Amino acid sequence: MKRGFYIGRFQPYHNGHQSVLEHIAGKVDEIIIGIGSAQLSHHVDNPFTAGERVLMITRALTSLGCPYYVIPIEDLQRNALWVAHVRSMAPPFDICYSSNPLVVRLFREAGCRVQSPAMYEREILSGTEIRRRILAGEPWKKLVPPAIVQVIKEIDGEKRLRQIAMDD
Ligand SMILES: Nc1ncnc2c1ncn2[C@@H]1O[C@H](COP(=O)(O)OP(=O)(O)OP(=O)(O)O)[C@@H](O)[C@H]1O
Ligand SMILES: NC(=O)c1ccc[n+]([C@@H]2O[C@H](COP(=O)(O)O)[C@@H](O)[C@H]2O)c1
Repeated sequence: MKRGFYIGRFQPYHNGHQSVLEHIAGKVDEIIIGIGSAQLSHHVDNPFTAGERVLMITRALTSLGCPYYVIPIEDLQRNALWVAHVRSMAPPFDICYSSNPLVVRLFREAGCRVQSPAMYEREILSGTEIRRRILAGEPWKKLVPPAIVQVIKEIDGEKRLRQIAMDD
């Protein structure tokens, strides 16, 4: 049984994340999806709660073809302890998938195998770009799976993001 760990903030979950997970699903038996910075929400860079992000991911991944777990993980003030913190929250895993240089470094230093998946259309497929488009009133719905559009509608997420940005 080989398990892979993939972490992101998913603010929001988008088609780049989906492509990475479809790729990972072909490489491992089970996937653990860590929702990073789980304690953060209602900020311009982190508008959605951990629970809302769980909803986005589980609704989007109905046909991944591989069992998966979604685990919210809060940040720690101490990077040197973070991998142990992650391991204490997640089922055991053999490989970590991340393109975040700090995540790659911390897992490698802890002796864990790490692979950095290819980037898909990174100029448009990023949480930063999607949040920017929502705030600018530009089209963003094609950049995320349909389930994410539905969740953001249900939680009135566009309005929340605009109001948070105005209050900032
Ligand atoms: N378009 C993409 N293609 C492949 N991997 C991606 C893409 N966008 C993000 N990732 C990777 O997914 C993981 C989680 O990323 P994250 O949730 O921070 O998304 P992001 O789009 O980079 O968000 P933000 O712009 O808000 O920082 C990271 O390893 C990141 O490099
Ligand atoms: N010390 C820590 O708490 C620590 C260290 C490295 C990464 N992380 C988290 O891991 C996640 C990495 O995701 P991204 O690749 O989306 O940035 C983020 O939520 C980040 O805050 C936390």
